[in-house]
Amino acid sequence: MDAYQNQMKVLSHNLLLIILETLDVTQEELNWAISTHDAQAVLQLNSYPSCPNPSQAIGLAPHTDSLLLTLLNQSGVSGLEIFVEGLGWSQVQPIEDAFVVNVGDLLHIFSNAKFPVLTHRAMVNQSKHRISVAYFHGPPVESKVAPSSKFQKPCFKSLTVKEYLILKAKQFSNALSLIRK
Ligand SMILES: O=C(O)CCC(=O)C(=O)O
Ligand SMILES: [Fe+2]
Repeated sequence: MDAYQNQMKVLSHNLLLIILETLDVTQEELNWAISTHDAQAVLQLNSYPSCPNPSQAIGLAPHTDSLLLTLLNQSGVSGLEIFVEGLGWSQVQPIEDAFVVNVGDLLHIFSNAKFPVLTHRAMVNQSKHRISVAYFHGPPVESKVAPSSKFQKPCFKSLTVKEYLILKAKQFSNALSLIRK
């Protein structure tokens, strides 16, 4: 597990470097996003037993991920769904040897909403026990999060990561709109 988590950490760093290059952020901001010191690196193992009537059950309720990036391993069994405006819930079929990469709330804030967050949920499978492994990557909890200084008109207020996570725990999907300017 430790080895897996470390590999995910390295992959997140590399992905963030590529993603943030497109925003042309300052070196200081880049260091904040990819900092290893005190960074949050959380591995969550999700287990969804099979269910004879999947439409009557939910594996994981609709949400957006809170940190910067999530690397999700679906382990080959379908169940992940994303909400697409105008279309409704849409299945994300697992692709062998591929991760699902989710933009989290903190990256959405940092990108001044340029990178959208997607509401997603997990459904249970009728015949197969499903397991997924989610790696959440984020900056230190005591650090500040705000839109990058590259944006002339920041559309979110600045707050600490910890303040945002407390707000999210209380307000769930309303948290982002509550810090809108
Ligand atoms: O199990 C899945 O496919 C989704 C897991 C997820 O969204 C999460 O752990 O935040
Ligand atoms: Fe999630």
